[in-house]
Amino acid sequence: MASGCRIGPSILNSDLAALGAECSRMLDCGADYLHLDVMDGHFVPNITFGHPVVESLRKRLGQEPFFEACSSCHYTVGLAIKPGTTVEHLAPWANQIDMALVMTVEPGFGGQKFMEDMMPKVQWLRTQFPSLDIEVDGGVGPDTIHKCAEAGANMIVSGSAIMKSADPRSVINLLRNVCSEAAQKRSLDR
Ligand SMILES: O=C(CO)[C@@H](O)[C@H](O)COP(=O)(O)O
Ligand SMILES: [Fe+2]
Repeated sequence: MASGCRIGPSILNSDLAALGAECSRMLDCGADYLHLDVMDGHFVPNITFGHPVVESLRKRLGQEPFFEACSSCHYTVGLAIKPGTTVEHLAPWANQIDMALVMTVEPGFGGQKFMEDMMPKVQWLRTQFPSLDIEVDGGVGPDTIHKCAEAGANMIVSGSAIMKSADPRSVINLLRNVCSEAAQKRSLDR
């Protein structure tokens, strides 16, 4: 099985004027890693922040928090597919990467509707590559986590559902529990 269920809050919809504090708040609430959406206005229709901001966050938060996907290696490679890209495009690389990210919205903005029709991609990847870390990103929260978990995702990016909650810790715990239960069930079924 992939390396455990992990929750990475997306800070895209946080108070960007207080980004350092927002990241610390998420880590204090039990985030396993932080999902930082670097957007340059070319590949996606939005501009967020670039390497200098990520570097500043690293300085502020220290070496411990993961900004990437993998906890066991210094350099990690993830491949992401947008909704319009078929999973077959990613498949040839799946044995060489640390993580596959299946976007469940068109990348660009937080707060969009979860695309359930992306779940067959996750299912297919999980069946073909049982030990691959598979991440989902976009519209994932308490209402949609079951679909992601059942399909086989083990890395969960969640933005507004966590950021806008009065109790982010509970949301993070709920997402992790649902994901872990589904992973446990899968391993028993094998
Ligand atoms: O990459 C993106 C959007 O392009 C995401 O990381 C979103 O920022 C997640 O936010 P929610 O959809 O969970 O609100
Ligand atoms: Fe993202």
